[in-house]
Amino acid sequence: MAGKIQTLTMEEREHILPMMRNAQWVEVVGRDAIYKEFLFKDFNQAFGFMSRVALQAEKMDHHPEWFNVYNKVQITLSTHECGGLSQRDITLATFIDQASVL
Ligand SMILES: C[C@H](O)[C@H](O)[C@H]1CNC2=NC(N)=NC(=O)C2=N1
Repeated sequence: MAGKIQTLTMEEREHILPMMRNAQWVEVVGRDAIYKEFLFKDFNQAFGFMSRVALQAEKMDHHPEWFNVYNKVQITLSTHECGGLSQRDITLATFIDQASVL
């Protein structure tokens, strides 16, 4: 179907996943997804980060699966429409990493 999001090819994964690992993203066991944990000074910093990510997620229409306790934010990325990792996840992960150091 035209425009349907596809999961990353093996060739793309060979290129992209090592870079994600370098940025401390890990592949989720048993699921085609990536995961990363973020720690901030306090809840205020964590929530500010989540707010920035939320606005970007809405802009992209691509949303994280996340859990927050006080200054910790745990994020899992995968594309529900194709049941696995897509370029959208990589794009959002890159934004998330940038937003985490603002
Ligand atoms: C209707 C809406 O456009 C879709 O459900 C979007 C919303 N955000 C999404 N986020 C993620 N992670 N995967 C999706 O497939 C997805 N689809």
